[in-house]
This record gives sequence, structure tokens and C-alpha cells, in this order.
Amino acid sequence: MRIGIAGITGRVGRLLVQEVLAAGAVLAGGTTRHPEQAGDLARILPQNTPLLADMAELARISDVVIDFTHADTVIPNARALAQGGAAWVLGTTGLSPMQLDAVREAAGHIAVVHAANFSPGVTLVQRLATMMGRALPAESYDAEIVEMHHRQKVDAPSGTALAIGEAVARGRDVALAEVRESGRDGHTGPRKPGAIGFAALRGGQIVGEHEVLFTSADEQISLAHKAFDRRIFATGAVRAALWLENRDSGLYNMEDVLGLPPL
Ligand SMILES: NC(=O)C1=CN([C@@H]2O[C@H](COP(=O)(O)OP(=O)(O)OC[C@H]3O[C@@H](n4cnc5c(N)ncnc54)[C@H](OP(=O)(O)O)[C@@H]3O)[C@@H](O)[C@H]2O)C=CC1
Ligand SMILES: O=C(O)C1=N[C@H](C(=O)O)C[C@H](O)C1
Repeated sequence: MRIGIAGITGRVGRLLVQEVLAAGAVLAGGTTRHPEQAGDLARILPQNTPLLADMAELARISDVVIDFTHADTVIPNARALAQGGAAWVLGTTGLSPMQLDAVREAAGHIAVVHAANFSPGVTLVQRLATMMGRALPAESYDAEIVEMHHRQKVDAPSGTALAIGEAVARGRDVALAEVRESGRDGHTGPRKPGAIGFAALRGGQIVGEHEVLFTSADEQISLAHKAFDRRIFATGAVRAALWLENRDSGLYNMEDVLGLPPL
């Protein structure tokens, strides 16, 4: 399988190079906005690996493209991949509703795995969060999600925190947009009944930590996940890319990749 990497110079992109090669796949090439400045990548790339500024070109030479870049790239990347026919593993977070629509539209033409977090642990946390949302009544148990990441992270709350929030909302049979409370500051008034709250902390080199807490007047139950090494995301994304081989067009997630039965 020929795997292309969008955002090959990035924190996850560089780990993807190693994981694609370790999986025995062919590294088709990668995108960067500055191919002429990516000289230091040569140390980890097989000779003559194409570094391209254009996603359409990468789509032409790849069976699947793994994409960890920036939300601004999602709409053009969706079009380029749908036209080029390569499958898409998308890990970029901070997507707007319009960018999410572009992902769904692309999935009408190509196979797409989209996940805010490619670690098996977080995939399980999302599932457990749905079960907890279902079992713990919103009138009694206040749901809050706390996330911590490194100082370079540009979006908040993290994609994973929002995905956990969606999972709790699904369990409660409500739309997250209707009950979401983020960025409390100043005279906010009391907590709204049934709200799902978010808090985002940033500092140092924290890889990614998430906790969802359900607090009632009498008890608290929480579910926490810590990623110790960013490589867990790269390994999961390559697993998703291999799983996509010969897959029909459609939108898939990490639960599909891990083969978890529907809840
Ligand atoms: N789903 C998951 O499991 C995970 C998701 N993520 C998400 O993946 C994305 C990338 O994370 P990370 O590797 O840490 O980020 P980096 O900033 O380290 O890398 C992103 C790369 O994307 C390229 N890029 C292309 N277009 C843009 C643009 N418009 N603005 C900024 N960069 C651009 C840059 O390469 P160049 O400058 O060479 O063009 C950059 O090196 C983020 O959205 C992050 O939240 C991160 C970890 C896990
Ligand atoms: O930007 C990161 O680093 C991460 N982003 C993802 C997110 O927004 O949830 C996943 C992981 O937590 C690391």
C-alpha cells in the first residue's frame, strides 16, 4: 500500500514517517507548504521521497493519505482527495461545521477514517462516556470535561474533549451544541442544569490528557486518559490506513477500525 503523509514536517507527521515504514508500507510522499525548507527531514526519509506543496499531486501517487495538519486545509484537501480517488485518514482537529460538511461530502466519493484521537484508549473512553451519559441522569450528575495539552496547541477545547462531550450527549439523547458550556469567566451565573462543561489547560510539552467527571450532590465518578507518547496517535493512524485497503467509500471512525460492535 502507498501511504502519503499530509503535514509531514509536523510533530505527528514526522512520527508517521517512521510508523509507515515500520508497517512495511510504501511511503508515497508528503506535503509541506515549504518543500525547499524541509532539508532536515532527509535524515528520516527514504531517498527520493517526493515532498510536495500540492495535495492533488500527493493524492495521485497515494492509495491513502494520512492528514494531520490544520483546520484551514480541510476543505481544499477534501476536494483534492475526492477528485484524486485516494482514501483519507484525517486526524486534524478544530474543524468548523462547514469543514465537517466537506469531510462528509468527500466520504460520498472515497473511504475516510476521521477521528479526533487515534489511540485505542480514547476510543474506549468515548464509548464508556456514552454509557455513563445514559446511566447517570443529567438532573443529578453534572458532566464536565477537562483537557490538558502542550503550549503549541492551537485549538480549544481539544477535538478529543469535544468527541467525549458528543459521546456523553449521545448517551443523554441531547445535541451537544444545545448544552455546551465552555470558557467560563466572570459572572457566569450558576451552572445550567444538564450542561456539559469544558475546561482547557495548556502548558509545556503535555502530550494529551482528558478526564470526564460526573458529579452529583453525593458522589463523583470520573474517567481519565493520559497519552504518554505522541507515537500512539501515529500508530493508530497507520492502523486505520491499512484497514482502509479495498474499503468502500464512506465515513468511518476508530471504533470501526478496532472492530467494536455497535453500542
Ligand atoms: N487525531 C489525533 O489522534 C491527533 C490529532 N492531532 C491534530 O493534528 C493536527 C496536527 O498536529 P501536530 O502534528 O501537533 O501539529 P504541527 O503544527 O506540528 O504540524 C502540522 C503541520 O501541518 C502543516 N500545515 C499545512 N497547512 C497548515 C496551516 N494552514 N497552518 C499550520 N500548519 C499547516 C505544517 O507543515 P508545513 O509548515 O511544513 O507546511 C505543520 O508542520 C492538529 O489539528 C492536532 O490537533 C494531533 C495529535 C493526535
Ligand atoms: O494537538 C494535539 O497534540 C492533540 N490533539 C488531538 C485533540 O485535539 O484532541 C488529540 C490529542 O489529544 C493530541
